[in-house]
Amino acid sequence: MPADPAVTGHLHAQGPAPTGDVQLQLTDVHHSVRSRGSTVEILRGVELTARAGQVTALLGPNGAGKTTTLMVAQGLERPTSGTVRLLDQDPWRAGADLRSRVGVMLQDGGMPLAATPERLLRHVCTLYRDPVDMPRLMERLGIDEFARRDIRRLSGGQRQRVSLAAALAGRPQVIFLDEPSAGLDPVSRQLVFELIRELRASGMAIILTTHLLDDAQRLADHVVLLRQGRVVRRGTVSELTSTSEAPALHFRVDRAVPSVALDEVPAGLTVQAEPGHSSAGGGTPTGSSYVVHGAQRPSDLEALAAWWTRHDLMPTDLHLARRSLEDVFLEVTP
Ligand SMILES: Nc1ncnc2c1ncn2[C@@H]1O[C@H](COP(=O)(O)OP(=O)(O)OP(=O)(O)O)[C@@H](O)[C@H]1O
Repeated sequence: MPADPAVTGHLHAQGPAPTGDVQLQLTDVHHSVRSRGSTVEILRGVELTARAGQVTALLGPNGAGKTTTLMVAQGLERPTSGTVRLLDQDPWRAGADLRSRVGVMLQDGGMPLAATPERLLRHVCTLYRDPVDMPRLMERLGIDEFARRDIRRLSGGQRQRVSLAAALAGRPQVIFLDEPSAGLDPVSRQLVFELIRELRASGMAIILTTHLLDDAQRLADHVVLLRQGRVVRRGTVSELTSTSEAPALHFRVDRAVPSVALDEVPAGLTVQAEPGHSSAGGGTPTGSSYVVHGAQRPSDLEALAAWWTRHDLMPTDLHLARRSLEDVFLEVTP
C-alpha cells in the first residue's frame, strides 16, 4: 500500500528525524520497588537503543520486566539508577513539549468507557497543534464502522484500534505500543501491520512489546529479549536466528511416532517432538509434529524416507526451516 500522507506525512513540526538517529537510549537502568517489606529488583542493568525509522521489539516471558522498561522509558517511573534519554531529554523531568512528541498505546488504553471513539479521538486531536487527519486515520483502521458506539460496548480488538489512533493523534516522533496486535482478528492485524510499516518508513521510532513472536519476526528491525530484568539477547531478527547449523527438517504425522521407531532413527540424525506439541502417546487433533536435526546431504533424506517407510509413517507438512525467534525465545526461557 502506498504511503498515506494524511496519516504518515510530516511528523512533528520539526519534521522526521533521519533514519537511524537514536531516539531512545536506556543505559544501565536498574529499578527496584519495595514489596512486603523487602526490596524487589525488577530491572537489572537494562540497555536499550531505539532508532528513527526502525521497529524495536521488546520480548520476554511474563514478568521479565517489559512493561516496567516501557514505563521507565516513558518517564512514568523513575529508575533507581542508570540513565534514560528520550528524544535527548530525561523523560522523568521533561515537560509537555516532550509528551506531545511521544505517542503511547497502552494495553487497556485507559479510555473513558462512556465516550464514543469519534468524540474521544476528536477531543484528543484538540490537544495537539498539528494533529493527524483523524477521519482518514479512523477509516484506515476501520474505526468508522463503530465510531458512534460507546467504548464500553466495543470488543477488545476494536478498543485496541481506537487506542492506536489516539496514540498517533499528535504525529509523534516516537511511539510505544504495548501488545499492538493483542485481540485483533487477521484482517485488523494486517491493517495495523501495514500502518506500522508506513510509520516506520516515515521516520518514526516504534518500540513495541509482544508475546506474539511471529509478529516480532515480521515487523522488528531490532529485537531485545529480556529475562528476569536483564537483556539476554539483542540484535536483528536474522542475527538472532542465524546459526551455522543446517536448517532443521520439520514433519507432521497423523499419530505419535512409536518409541520403537525413535530407537531406530538413522545414524547421524536426531528426531524430537516439536516443543509445544505433544510427544509419543499424545498428539494434537491433526497429528504430532517432529523436528529432525543433522540432515545435511541428500542421502540423509533417503535414509529418513526409508525409516518412514519401515515404520509406516506418512509425513505431512514436510519443510526445512531455519531457527525462528520462537526457538531463540525457548532457549533462553527456563
Ligand atoms: N510495584 C511492584 N511491586 C512489586 N512487584 C512488581 C511491581 N511492579 C512490577 N513488579 C514485578 O516485576 C516483574 C516485572 O513486571 P513487568 O510487568 O514489567 O513484566 P512484563 O515483562 O511486562 O510481564 P507480562 O509479560 O506478564 O506483562 C514482575 O514479576 C512483577 O510482578
